[in-house]
Order: sequence, then structure tokens, then C-alpha cells
Amino acid sequence: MPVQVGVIMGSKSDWDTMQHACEILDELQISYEKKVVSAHRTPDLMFEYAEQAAERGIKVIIAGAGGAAHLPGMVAAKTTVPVIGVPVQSKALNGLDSLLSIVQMPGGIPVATVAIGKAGATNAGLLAAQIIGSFDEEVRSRVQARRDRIRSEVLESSDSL
Ligand SMILES: Nc1c(C(=O)O)ncn1[C@@H]1O[C@H](COP(=O)(O)O)[C@@H](O)[C@H]1O
Repeated sequence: MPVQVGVIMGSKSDWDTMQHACEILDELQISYEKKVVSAHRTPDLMFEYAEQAAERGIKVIIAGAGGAAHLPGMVAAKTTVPVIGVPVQSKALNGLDSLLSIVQMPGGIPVATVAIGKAGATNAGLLAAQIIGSFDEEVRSRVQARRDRIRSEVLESSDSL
């Protein structure tokens, strides 16, 4: 099956966070690849990755980075494949730096920014699945089934208070 989602991150140290996006893609049976690509440390690779994404059939890119998190925005600048940015929690500033670096894009080059850290990475996986679900009925129904399960769990937890 061709890769549908590209999960990229600025450093291997981001994997603890980014694995949560991959867990969702595994659960929803969506094909993906995971790679370290950095706007700062491997700029040529980043350009190549972004430039080739559409022709390789990638439908969504999830890009995680921490600190001066330029990766999602720079990738978005080089492709029209939708980019979801995950702010990785940084040590010095707790991820506020990552969040602001990713979310404050200039008009014209959007990055869909999720919350800082694990919850954000999980939501990035789900948002990628929902984007793919808009043209893939099987993925859409898996996403819906997951929502239904969560709703039931919440209702049951309330009943047992
Ligand atoms: N923000 C970026 C980019 C980028 O935006 O291209 N490349 C690496 N980094 C970030 O630097 C942090 C520290 O990296 P190291 O742990 O390798 O020192 C990571 O969170 C990474 O995402």
C-alpha cells in the first residue's frame, strides 16, 4: 500500500511525542512513514521531502518539532499537501516556543496546529485520519467507530459515579 501519511520530526528526541500520532495511524490502519527531517540540520532533505510528497502520493504530512519549530511551516511553504504541526514540549519554555513558532504562520501558507505534546500528537493522527476519511469511506467509518467507542466510555464512566 502506498504511504498516505508522512510523519516527520526535527529530531529523534521528538519520537516520545510523535509516537502517539503513529499509534493512531496504526489503530486506524492508515499507511505511514516516519522520518527525522530538520529545517535547521538537514535543510536540503527537508526541501526534497516536501517537494516530492505530493508526487509520492502522500495525502497529509504530520510534522513535529520543538523550540524554534520551523519545520512544519517550512515544509508547508514547499508543498500544498496539508501539514499538521505538532508542538513538541521543550525543556526551556515548556513548548510555548514550539507552539508559537508553528501556529503564527503568515496568511497564505497554512499549518494546522494542534496542542503541545502527547494530546496534540494524538489529535494530529486523528486529524490526518479525518482528512483521509473525507475521500476514503473505510477510514471514515473506522474514525466514526472510534468516536462511538469513546462516547460510550464517557457515558459509562458517568453512570458509575
Ligand atoms: N525545531 C527543530 C527543527 C526544525 O524546526 O527544523 N529541527 C530540530 N528541531 C528541534 O530541536 C529540538 C532539540 O533537538 P535535539 O534533542 O536533537 O537537540 C527537538 O525538539 C527538535 O524538534
